Amino acid sequence: MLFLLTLPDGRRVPLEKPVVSIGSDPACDIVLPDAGVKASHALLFRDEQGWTISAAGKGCDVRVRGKRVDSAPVTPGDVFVVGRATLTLGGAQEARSSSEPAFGTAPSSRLVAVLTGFASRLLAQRPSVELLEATMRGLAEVTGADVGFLVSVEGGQRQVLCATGPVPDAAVADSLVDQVVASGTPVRVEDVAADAALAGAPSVVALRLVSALVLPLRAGAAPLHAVYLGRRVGSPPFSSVHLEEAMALSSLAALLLATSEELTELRARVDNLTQRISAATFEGLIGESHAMRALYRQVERLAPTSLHVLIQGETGTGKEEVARALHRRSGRRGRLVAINCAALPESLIERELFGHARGAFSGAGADRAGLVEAADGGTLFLDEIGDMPFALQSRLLRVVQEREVTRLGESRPRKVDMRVISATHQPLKERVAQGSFREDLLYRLDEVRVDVPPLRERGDDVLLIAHHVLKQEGRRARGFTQKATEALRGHPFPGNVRELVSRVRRAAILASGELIGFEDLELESDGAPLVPLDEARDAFVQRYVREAIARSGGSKKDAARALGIGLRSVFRYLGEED
Ligand SMILES: Nc1ncnc2c1ncn2[C@@H]1O[C@H](COP(=O)(O)OP(=O)(O)OP(=O)(O)O)[C@@H](O)[C@H]1O
Repeated sequence: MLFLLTLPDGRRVPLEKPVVSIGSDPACDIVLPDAGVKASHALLFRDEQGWTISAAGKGCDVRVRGKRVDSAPVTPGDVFVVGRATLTLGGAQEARSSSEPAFGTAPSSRLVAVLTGFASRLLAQRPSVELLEATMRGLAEVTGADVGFLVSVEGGQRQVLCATGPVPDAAVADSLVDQVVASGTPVRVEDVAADAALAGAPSVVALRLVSALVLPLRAGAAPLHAVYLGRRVGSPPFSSVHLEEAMALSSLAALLLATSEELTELRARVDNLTQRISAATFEGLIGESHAMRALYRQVERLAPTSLHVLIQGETGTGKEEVARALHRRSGRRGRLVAINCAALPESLIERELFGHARGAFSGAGADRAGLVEAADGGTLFLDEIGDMPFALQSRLLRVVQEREVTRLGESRPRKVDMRVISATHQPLKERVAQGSFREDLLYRLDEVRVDVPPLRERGDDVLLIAHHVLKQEGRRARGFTQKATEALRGHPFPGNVRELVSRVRRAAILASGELIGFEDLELESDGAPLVPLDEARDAFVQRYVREAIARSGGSKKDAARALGIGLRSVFRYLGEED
């Protein structure tokens, strides 16, 4: 895009530089011989907010829309007056007309090198202090400044954020800084000795300067910062090219600052999540949703009783963790002994559970106690109880009912004091109806039931668990981008917490920056198991609402408007309280 400036004589001059000097002096970019135009009268400059026309000093008459201004924004089509010369800022052009001469200098190789360094720092997402220091060093290097510092200006408070060397306090409270902060316009003082007022400025005196450049720097909504660059006695003065290069670089620096502020925000979010995680952890289970809080209360209530517990829940929801929590809170002095009934063949389950006498089968070289005996005084955890072979179910029933076990090859029963916790993802009632699970055993094991909710019904617990896993991994990545966060919230996670844990672990290993992106998570939908229609409808509505929020840039209000529902309904569908 190219902008044009129409001069009083009708010539249209392309504006190719970020800072254009206007005056009657032949050294200016736009030379106006009109009466009333001073040697160096005005500066027309561009930053990320657009173009601004600014008077170069006292007594330099600049008018925009008839009003005298020190500095004012101008947009294409605006007419403004410098001295008595009327100028018009032209609309953007796609290409420069070949008949119109171009002016401006090609960026120096020094500038390119510093810009490249900036870009790589941006990509590497370095901590903000390091970024700011690199910014100042880059600006000083490009402009050949002997002194450089960045001042933050917030509510009248000034603070040097970073500097290339020591900066006396006087310099920070300087009138030059005041002027730039007040006007948002850059100032170049070519020769301070030529201006009596400036020659006595605290910064000039304290830093022994002969020439100075002071530029505004605004990072998004953040307060204005001022970049101060100075050359000491013995160095040549700053030229207008230095001002242009510094302006170009400071626009990038502003971007850098905005990014580093985003990172600071991210770190604050991570700290907040870390605190939430520790408050939302119960016996190794993480979650602060209603569903999980209800589960914690149930575990607390049931743990000290001797009732046998059947834990039900989809695969990967944390059933084993719940069993361990029940045991730890039971006060039982014995161990928790676990066996996965789906992982072993029938004959092995039998030997493992009940133990055997020497010679009970070929290879049984010695007497051996089984897991039931090992659980004496503690808890026997039967994982995937739905896969317990039918032939062993009656034997298990006797153990649970009589509280005694007989080793294979023996006839003498041994007393055991154990509590049985079983877990399954299968609907055992259906297995009973099919005749593959004993009803009497089910009643014994199911003295009390604990249902572990699927992850998709736990709201933002998904984020707490994801951050916890990330922290545990201890790699570079410390958080998730907004898009990744919304994707985590919206993904159905058919594999529940186990799936979430493995996806985040993999992403943490593969991610190169401080943030895990949407792509790193590879959340394409996989073949979810079929669920009852009502459940599927609820899950869809919740997912759709989350998607709407993501597509509304995270705003629940905008999402509600787009969906044609009230804000309260949005909270209800998300399972959150408003
Ligand atoms: N609420 C939770 N917070 C943090 N980690 C959890 C939570 N729930 C489960 N996990 C982790 O998820 C993984 C799977 O949990 P677990 O083995 O207890 O699930 P499960 O329901 O027993 O699975 P399966 O049905 O396959 O036996 C484990 O690494 C566990 O530590």
